[in-house]
Parts: sequence; structure tokens; C-alpha cells
Amino acid sequence: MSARNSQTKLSVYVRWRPPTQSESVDGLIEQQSCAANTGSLLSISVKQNVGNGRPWTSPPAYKAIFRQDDDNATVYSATVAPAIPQVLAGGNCNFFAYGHSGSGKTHTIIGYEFKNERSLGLCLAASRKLFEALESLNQADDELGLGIGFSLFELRKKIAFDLLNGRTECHIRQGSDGKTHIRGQTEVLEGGKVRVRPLSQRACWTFESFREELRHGLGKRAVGSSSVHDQSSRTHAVLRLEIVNRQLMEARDALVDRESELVPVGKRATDVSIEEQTKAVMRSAEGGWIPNPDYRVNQDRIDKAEAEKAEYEARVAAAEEDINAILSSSKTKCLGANMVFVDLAGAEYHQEKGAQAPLAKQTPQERQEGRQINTDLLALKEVIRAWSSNQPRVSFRSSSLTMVLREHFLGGEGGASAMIVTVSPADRQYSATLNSLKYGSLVGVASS
Ligand SMILES: Nc1ncnc2c1ncn2[C@@H]1O[C@H](COP(=O)(O)OP(=O)(O)OP(=O)(O)O)[C@@H](O)[C@H]1O
Repeated sequence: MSARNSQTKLSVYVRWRPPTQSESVDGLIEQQSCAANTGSLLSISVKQNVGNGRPWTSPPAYKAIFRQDDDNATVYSATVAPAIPQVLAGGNCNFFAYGHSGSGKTHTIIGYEFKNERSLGLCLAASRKLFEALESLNQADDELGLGIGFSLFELRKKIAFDLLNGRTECHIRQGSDGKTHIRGQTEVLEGGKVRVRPLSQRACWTFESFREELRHGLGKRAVGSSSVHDQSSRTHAVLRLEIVNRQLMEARDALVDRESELVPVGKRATDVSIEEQTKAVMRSAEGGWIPNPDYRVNQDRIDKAEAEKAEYEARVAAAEEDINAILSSSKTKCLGANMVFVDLAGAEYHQEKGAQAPLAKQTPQERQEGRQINTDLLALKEVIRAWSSNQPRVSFRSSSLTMVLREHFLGGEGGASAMIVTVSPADRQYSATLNSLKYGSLVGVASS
């Protein structure tokens, strides 16, 4: 597996969320951050106040540490805003939030208030800025017609659920090109075309329409009870924004059409070949297979079916070429650039000895999901560690989460990646917070 692009860096940030009233009463973690003498990364020291967890000081690893009174707009300015010019110059940028359940990942990435400017989650604040920039480009050249195409899905176990298409199940597979493909159900269309539905991508031409579409899609997201709260995201949500125009969207639709036409033709060629080969042999007296003297393989029939298949394959290749041509001949570099936001499902930790009972009761299924989420996050941790330290082999195939994120990790020149480690200041969640900080520090050190 290829190592990360040398220009792509992963910056790690920490965000403390405000304590709830009961957490303030029960006691808060003592924490302080300091700048190292050399370099610009920060370290954190934490100490449990009431419990007897061991104090810990991180190495210099974090690019910035946000305090409990820093709002989403402040976090956006420091983490995502610097990436907007990179996306407009054609780079791909990825942002994801990592942290234990209830630590503030959804609050940070998606946000819970869609209208208050300072509370917009990172993805909405980014899209608003992108739309502003695209509008200026469109005004300067009305042929560009730029907008944002987005896809939104959530991952649970090995299935991706397409939130823009009624939460339909999609399968995650690695294609012969080594890339990860997320494909929905197979549909038989008019004229015998067989379409394997791709993950939906919806084009929006204004920020307001994007916000409404996003809100609608997010409404389909699954929530359940974690060991910390009862509105927990029990899946990883992935939101991909791509700069598109109508020409690009139409070319993509045309590619899906050409692929749909190829499926029955390809199957027919395989069937003909198998049929001819089957007729050309017969059972011997001993039970083995021998040539059938009464049948001569109809090579013409096979060649005809293969020629038809080649013709349809060429149509697919031409449709792919059309897409590449649109991208390469575009008057703007940003066409096709991506921004990806990942709101990971919350890692769960066992409560410390003497801590309060969990706030929410979990069903056995939710406990099983919790174990699966932890397994995924462990795989992600290993991938980030290997990728950040430029190891030649990165085991992206170890979970469907890492398979899906593969493209985003390996994505292109001139991009940026950032991880925001969200943490709770509650003393009773000390070990969970410590775990997240340690994880972030490993990644931060490896990427520095
Ligand atoms: N920085 C913050 N400022 C204000 N409120 C916050 C902040 N971070 C989190 N919260 C609040 O804390 C609660 C839990 O946050 P959130 O749902 O974002 O957690 P999460 O990490 O996504 O949890 P899970 O993984 O279980 O879904 C929410 O009510 C959220 O509004």
C-alpha cells in the first residue's frame, strides 16, 4: 500500500467541551497546556481531581487546544478556514473528530444549530465559505456554473447507509483498481440494462438549499444510547463535499448509464463462452471429461459476443475519458476538489471504579454495537499511526471504516488533514479523556 503523500499533513487539535452541571458538582479534571521550547506544538498535562487516576503529560503534539468557552466559529477559523484556499486551488482536505461518546464530536463536525452563525458545525461553516467563493467565480465567468455536490452516508458494521437515498444499504468493496467502491442495490432497468446504484451525490447551487438537504439527510441518521448519553451517534457519519458543475454531474450520470448497458452484454459474452465450452465436452465411461466428437465449438458466436462486449467496454472508457476531459480542461482548478468531514461514532470506555453509574441504559444490541465501534476505532488508530509515520504498508483493509477513509487519507497533492480530539473535562471520565489525548498525541507526534 502506498505511503501518504509527502505534502499531506495531519494536524491534531484538542477541544475541551464545557462540563454539564452535574459534572461540575462531581469534580473536573485539572488540566493545563504549555508550548514547548522548540517547535510550535503544544503539550497538555492532566490530573484527576477526585479519583486516583495517574497524572499524565503529553509530548508536544497538538497544533492548538480549544477551551470550553471557544465556540464552533473559533474552532472553524483555526482548523478549517486555512484549508478553503487549498480546496479552491484543487486540493483535497479531510477533517474528522475523534473522542469518546458525548465528548462533542457531532457538535463540532455537524453542529446542532443550523441557523446561528457562530454555532454552525465545521462542515456547514466550510460549505458557506465555499459557496461564497464559488459565487464570485461564477459571477466572473458565467460559463463555470459551479456548485457543491455532496454525499452523506453512515457506516455501521460492514454496511454503508446512503442517507440521501432513504438510508438504503450499500456494500463496501475493493475494486480491481484497488479503490474502495460503495455500491447500492442492483436494479434491472428498461431494455435489460442492469444498474448497480452508486452512492447518491446531490448537487446544490446555493448554501440554503445545501443546508436543507443536509438537515434532511441527517434526520435519517441512527441514534441510540451510549454509556454516556442517550442521543449518541451509533454510526460513523461521512460527509463528502465536491465542487461540481452541471457538465460534470451529467458526465457522471452518463458513465453510470454506460456501465449499466455493459453489465448484460458482459454477462451474455460470459454465458455464450461457457455454453460453447460445455457443449464441446462430454463424460467419458470413467466419469471424466473428454472432447465431444459431435460438437464443434462455434467460435464465431463467441467472437461476436466478445466483440459486442468490447464495444460496450469502449463506451464505458469513453465516458470515463469525458469526465477526465471535463476536469482537465476546466477553466478553474477547483472543479472536482473534495472536502471530507467524518463524525466518528463515540468510543466507549468502562466507567472508573467509584464513578457514577452510566447515565443511560444500553440494550444488549447497543452494547454489541459499542464493541464494534471500538474495534473500528482501533483499526483507524493503527492506520493513522502507520500512515502518519510514512510506513510503506498501511492496513486500510482491516475495517470497513478504514477502507472507506482510504481515498481520503491518500488524497492528492496540496491537501490537508486534521483531527480534532474532543474531550470531556469531567473527572469521572478521566480515563476516557486520557485515552483520547494519548491517541491524539501519538498521531500528532508521528505527523510532526
Ligand atoms: N464545545 C461544546 N460546547 C457546547 N456544548 C457542547 C460542546 N461539545 C458538546 N456539547 C454538547 O454535549 C452533548 C454531547 O455532544 P455530542 O453529541 O457532540 O457528542 P458526541 O461526541 O458526538 O457523542 P456520540 O459519539 O455519543 O454521538 C450535546 O448536547 C452537545 O451539544
